[in-house]
Amino acid sequence: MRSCILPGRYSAIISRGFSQCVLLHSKKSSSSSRWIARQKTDFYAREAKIQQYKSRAAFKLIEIDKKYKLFSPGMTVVDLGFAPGSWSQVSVERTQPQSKVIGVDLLPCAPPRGVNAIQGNFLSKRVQDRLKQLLYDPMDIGRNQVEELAMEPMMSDNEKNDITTEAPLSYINKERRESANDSTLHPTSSATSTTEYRSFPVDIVLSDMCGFSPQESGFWLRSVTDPHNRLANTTGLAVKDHGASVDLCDAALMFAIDTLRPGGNFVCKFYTGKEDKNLEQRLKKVFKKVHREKPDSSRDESREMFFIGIGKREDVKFEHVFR
Ligand SMILES: C[S@@+](CC[C@H](N)C(=O)[O-])C[C@H]1O[C@@H](n2cnc3c(N)ncnc32)[C@H](O)[C@@H]1O
Repeated sequence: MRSCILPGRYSAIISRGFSQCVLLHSKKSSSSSRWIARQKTDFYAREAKIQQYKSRAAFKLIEIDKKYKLFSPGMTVVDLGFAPGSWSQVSVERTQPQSKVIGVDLLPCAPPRGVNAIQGNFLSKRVQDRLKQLLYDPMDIGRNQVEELAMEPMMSDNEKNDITTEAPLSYINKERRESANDSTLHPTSSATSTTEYRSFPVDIVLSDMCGFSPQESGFWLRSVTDPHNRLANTTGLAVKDHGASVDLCDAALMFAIDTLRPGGNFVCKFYTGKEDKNLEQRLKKVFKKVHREKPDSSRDESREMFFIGIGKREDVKFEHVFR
């Protein structure tokens, strides 16, 4: 059993990864106090509360969209690493009506209204296959059908690595699926329903994934109800964070090659380091324009940056990008 003292008002004994947590009382740590103090004075954190976004990260995507005009109504958006869900919220707002937003995250997280989600590791083939199945499904899930998704009880790291969670289909949707007589058509939205694009059902791939590490200190309130609060977004080791982020960007890029329509757009977060240039070169093979952005809402002290790929090229071949 691994045990750790949770600074903040609580401490926890964690066994089986994250699956069991016993709350005990303890003193606030300086790191959690610093985090709370920073959130209180952070303009974007306050603004996120006022505008009811799940997190301040919403403003990074809003800034990027302001500059590059990524979204339009009726689009299909895949949001990789969606939890707690502010990018998905922005995606839904900017693509309604008739849109489809699907998120994937390792963490159990109730998706925002209008979003469907898969809980699982995006690097797992099984999770990607399930995501594609949802995208290609003729049934129009994702329109405010949050009730289609069930929250699984928390799982151990091993259990959660490779698992997707969804509630069984409702009776109505079973009927709709059965009556959909051409399973090769994927009319997901007005933006993607034309013949030439139906094998590429996605209009935008977003990836805010980062290789997080379980936190052993710095816990604060709601770390049990919101597992997101138990994770650090980075390990603090620049080289490791950089390498992990490039791997996740590459996984998102491979998925985009498979599913993103020609002309579609791509956003991925990465931590700066010596592999940037190579990643940028790969992106340039897939997109007509590639930009680097550090939005104002991204903290100065963070090494995070974003690549924005505009306009996926026609006939992109996997082997031309990765070799
Ligand atoms: C910075 S948070 C995303 C914040 C989100 N964009 C928002 O606006 O609320 C990064 C997320 O990526 C998820 N993540 C990291 N690696 C992942 C993977 N391999 N598969 C799925 N999700 C992953 C983490 O669980 C975490 O929730």
